[in-house]
Amino acid sequence: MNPLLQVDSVSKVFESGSFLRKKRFTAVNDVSFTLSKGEVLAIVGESGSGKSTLARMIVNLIPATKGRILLEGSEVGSKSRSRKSVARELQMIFQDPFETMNPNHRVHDVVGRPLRLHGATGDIREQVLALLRKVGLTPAEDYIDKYASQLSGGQKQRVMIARALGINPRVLVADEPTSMLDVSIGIDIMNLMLDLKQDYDLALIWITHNLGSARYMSDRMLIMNGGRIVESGDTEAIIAAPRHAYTRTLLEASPDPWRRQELGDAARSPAGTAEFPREE
Ligand SMILES: Nc1ncnc2c1ncn2[C@@H]1O[C@H](COP(=O)(O)OP(=O)(O)OP(=O)(O)O)[C@@H](O)[C@H]1O
Repeated sequence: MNPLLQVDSVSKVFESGSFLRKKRFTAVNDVSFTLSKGEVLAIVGESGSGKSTLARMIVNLIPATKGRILLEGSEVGSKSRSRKSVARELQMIFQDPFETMNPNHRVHDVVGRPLRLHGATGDIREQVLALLRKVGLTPAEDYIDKYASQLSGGQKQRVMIARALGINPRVLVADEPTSMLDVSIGIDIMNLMLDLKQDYDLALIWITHNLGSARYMSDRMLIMNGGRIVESGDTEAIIAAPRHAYTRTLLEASPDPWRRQELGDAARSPAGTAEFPREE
């Protein structure tokens, strides 16, 4: 049986400079992995390691220079697949909700537009309200007519998650969606995504520079450095016995053993409402 997603020897080379003095930079170098239905895979690496470039290729925002990305055996980005059909199955949540949401758009437009685009019929407003409830923006009636500029960072990120969920994707690629948020708000978003993954039977790619959040979220991890995967495997096994020197450096850079303590403290603070379903 085909895996849900198969990334097969994918590379991305960026070119810059003039015709005569062309510079080439390999941002992603021969990366391969698979993702199964219902799995959470973390891609972990420092800034510049190529995580976002890989994510953008997976959701077909940019083409790969080499290699193939297959969704249930069918190539993403091939001429026979339209961008729209890829978007229906592979959705991405970005790092900066302030950048990705136009401040002058209302919530019902942000969430409702892709629904219409993908052929939803019936009462779109009701469908948007249901999605807002799903992502914890309640009472949904208080949020649906707000402008993006009237929302906090965490609320914006929830709207972006509602927008992605509306078209029932199979795979959600989350590119550091909590890094711009306060720790406690970030934990709320992490717990929300784990709940939604369950409810919607999603596979999730969780991109982060933080091993603590990777451990909290994922079953399996890929560690990226300089565009390459330097280590991969079961999350707990890697944390217990990292094989690569770079992974050990990342672990040593964690503020405490796996940052969980810090996350836990934030969740217990008055500002935090997060719960830790996996902590017990
Ligand atoms: N359009 C582009 N043209 C040229 N180089 C690029 C382009 N996009 C990314 N790069 C380079 O590719 C490398 C990987 O960038 P990428 O954004 O994928 O890293 P990242 O691991 O996601 O980092 P961060 O966590 O800071 O977002 C970087 O050195 C970056 O400067």
